[in-house]
Amino acid sequence: MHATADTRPDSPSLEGLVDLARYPLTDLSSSAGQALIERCREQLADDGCVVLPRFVPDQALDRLERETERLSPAAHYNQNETNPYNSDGDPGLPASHPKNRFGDRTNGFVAGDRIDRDTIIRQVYQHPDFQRFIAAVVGIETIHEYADPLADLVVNVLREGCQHPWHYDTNEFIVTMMTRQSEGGGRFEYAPGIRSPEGENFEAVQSVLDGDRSRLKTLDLQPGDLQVFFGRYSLHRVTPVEGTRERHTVIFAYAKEPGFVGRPERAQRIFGRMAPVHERMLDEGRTQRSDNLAD
Ligand SMILES: O=C(O)CCC(=O)C(=O)O
Ligand SMILES: [Fe+2]
Repeated sequence: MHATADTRPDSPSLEGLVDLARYPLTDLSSSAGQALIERCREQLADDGCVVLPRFVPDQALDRLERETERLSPAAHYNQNETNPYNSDGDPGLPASHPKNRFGDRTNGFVAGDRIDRDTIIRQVYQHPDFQRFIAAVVGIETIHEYADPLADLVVNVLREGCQHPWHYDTNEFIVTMMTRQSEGGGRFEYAPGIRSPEGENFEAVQSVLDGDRSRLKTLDLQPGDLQVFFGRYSLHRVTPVEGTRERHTVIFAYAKEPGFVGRPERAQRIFGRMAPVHERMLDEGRTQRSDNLAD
């Protein structure tokens, strides 16, 4: 789908869903809008991450939290072991090598096809003003919604004891919104730009996995906070949730090019099923990524 305003005549207003006084998304050419973009771009260049606190205003926070609470029973739980690359281990490498380091991935994912159009999260995801803002912040002229009906918009659900171990994301950048915070744990930790298209930097990754915290940053996210993150290059995790209150985050996935669909085996692993588009890809043998990074 295309991200320009003109192709979506029925775009509902962001009024009330986004704190437009603090984050002037509908008026990005104003000096306040330009200053916001500049500030975000600087932070992203600096460490691959920017957080916009209370992006969703106070009066919409209850509704936001109830949305993912209502959706969370539809989560598919992954009780599998994963290495940072969502790949198999490599018996030709030492046991200490990052490719052979597996952690328990115990979070649940609510797939996009379960998230209805009138939710705050889908309205924000699809909104042209929001997409223009994100595009400006990540430095891409136009961003595109995924053409993947499962991975486009996802609720990440972490129950007590659940964690999301060290990994990279499929796409270059990811936009997330916390809608519910756990009582304890559930901290987002990341190693900014630890790998790049030029190299995996396995040695540094290994030292993070071994407990070296020197290059790590930690976020204290709150409901309504928006995060833009270069998750394809920054190793990251969510620490185990403590307490009975679930931690929910929403993942808004965009691509540089239209028509992006995640790999079929990844859909199967993460959502426990494929969409028809994944089955077609398998039939046609279209499963290669466009770069050479391990996924
Ligand atoms: O829940 C979060 O804060 C981020 C989760 C994450 O890294 C992912 O789903 O890829
Ligand atoms: Fe991630």
